[in-house]
This record gives sequence, C-alpha cells and structure tokens, in this order.
Amino acid sequence: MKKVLTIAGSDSCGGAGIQADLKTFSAHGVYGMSVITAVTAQNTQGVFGVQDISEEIIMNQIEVIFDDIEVDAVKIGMVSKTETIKVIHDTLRKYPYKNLVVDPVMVSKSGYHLLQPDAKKALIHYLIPMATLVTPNILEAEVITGKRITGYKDMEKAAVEIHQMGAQYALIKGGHLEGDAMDILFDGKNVTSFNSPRISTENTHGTGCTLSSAIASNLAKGHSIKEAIELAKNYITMAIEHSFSIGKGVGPTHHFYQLYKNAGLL
Ligand SMILES: Nc1ncnc2c1ncn2[C@@H]1O[C@H](COP(=O)(O)OP(=O)(O)O)[C@@H](O)[C@H]1O
Ligand SMILES: Cc1ncc(COP(=O)(O)OP(=O)(O)O)c(N)n1
Repeated sequence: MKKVLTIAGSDSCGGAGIQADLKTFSAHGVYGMSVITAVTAQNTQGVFGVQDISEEIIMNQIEVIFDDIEVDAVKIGMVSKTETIKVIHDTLRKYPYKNLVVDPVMVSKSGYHLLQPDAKKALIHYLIPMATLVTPNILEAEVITGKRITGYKDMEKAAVEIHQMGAQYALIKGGHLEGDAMDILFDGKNVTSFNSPRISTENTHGTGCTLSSAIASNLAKGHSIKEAIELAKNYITMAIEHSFSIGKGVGPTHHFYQLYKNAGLL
C-alpha cells in the first residue's frame, strides 16, 4: 500500500487540516500518516484559538516516520510560523522525500490568520523551492506574487511566477473567483486548466486541504501530475456536491459518499 504523510494543523471540527487530509487519504486507498504542526480550536463558524507545536516535537515526528517508513508522497498544509517552516525544511531535507505538495495555507474562510503574516517570506523562501507542486488559492497566490489576480490571465501569470520561484509545478485554484471553478496549472512549459461547474453551496470548509491531499494521494499511486490533478478535481467536485451541514456555519465536504452509497448506507 502507498503511504502518504500530511504535515499540517489539526482542525477540531474535522472539516479541514489533518482530519480532512486523513479522510482524503483513506478515500483514496492510501495509508495516511500525520505530523501535527499546530492544534486549532475550530468549528464551522470560525477559528477560536491556536496552540503551536514545539519545533522539537515537529522534528521528532518527521524523523521517526522517515527513519522507519518509506513515504510515497508528502502534503504540507498549515505551518503557522517561521520557526515551524524552518524546522520542516531542515528536517525534510535530510531524507529522500518525493511528491511534495505544498498547500500554502494563509487565512481560513472565516478570516483567521493560520499563517502569521511575518512568516510569508519564510514560506516563499524555504517551502516553495522544495515543492513538486504548490497549490495556492487566489489570495495566497496574490500574497506570494505581490500582484492582484482578477481572472484567467492573472492566474496564468501567477502560476508562471511561482514556478520561477522554484516549485516544479504551480496550480492556482480559482475557487474564490466567480463563474466556473477553474484551476490553472503551469508545468514549466504549458498552461493547463481544470474546470468544473461552480456548485452552489455554503458547505466548502476544507476544500483546499482536500484537493491537495487528493493530489498527493494520486502522485503516490504513480499518476502523472496532470492525471493526479484531474482525478483530484473530480474528487473535490463530488465531495462538494455531497457536502452537508453539521453546525451553524460552513459545513464540510463529503469524503465517503461513493463508498457509503455503494454499501447501501445512503
Ligand atoms: N463552489 C465550488 N464549486 C465547485 N468547485 C469549487 C467550489 N469552491 C471551490 N472549488 C474547488 O475546490 C478546490 C479548492 O479551491 P479553493 O476553495 O479556492 O481553495 P481553498 O480552500 O484553499 O481556499 C479547487 O479545485 C476549486 O476550484
Ligand atoms: C487546521 C487548518 N488547516 C487548514 C485550514 C484551511 O483549510 P482550507 O482547505 O483552505 O479550508 P477553509 O479554511 O478555507 O475552509 C483550516 N481551516 N484549518
């Protein structure tokens, strides 16, 4: 079985972060492992607190996994602060990591800064050049490039620029624009777009985490970058189509819809 590691924050309500990543890995039939960078007190209405995990324990978690287990892909999500970014960088570099998907998580949908503003430079400097693929949403791509993004052409330019910063591939997610949900990949030579109709729902908590984890799972299984994204895009579209409400705010996507349906549970 392929083994995939997420290095990310915990979301207590289970819609995003480590919890979304592990559900996505399971739904893809890969074995999921986790290095927790921070614990958030979070529900469907917002983020109410964050406790960062010490650099020592982050380093320990990464080391014990790589010393023991062959890791087929890694996904990095919430990294919170500069010290966390540096320790992830320094520790991962000691190992032959592969298929590294960096989701440069910055601000939650509810507006909470999951990356401290002064850590943006470190994320660009340390994590982007290590990445096989970087998956910013519109706001994150604007912060990384320092340029406004209002449509397709700007997304294309941002993807090229992020590739030039050292990432092998850059995928700009268009979930926050209007019209179809269009994501743009630059592979160093060509631009490819991945489109789906926009689904009308409030329940989109954890969409970015889910997409990046699905891509990491598909890369671990040996798919090419374009196949990995195409399959992940189909997965997130289905997960959003069957999203549901669990509280008073933004609900999660549905990871096991197909599984439950086939088992006659829905
Ligand atoms: N309402 C929607 N309908 C269909 N696809 C969506 C919708 N919202 C987001 N997506 C897709 O979900 C994925 C995550 O995108 P996005 O929500 O922009 O990321 P993030 O959660 O990091 O802000 C992308 O593939 C995007 O196109
Ligand atoms: C612990 C944690 N990590 C990441 C996020 C952001 O996840 P994302 O997929 O971008 O979803 P939204 O916050 O936009 O719903 C998070 N909220 N918590």
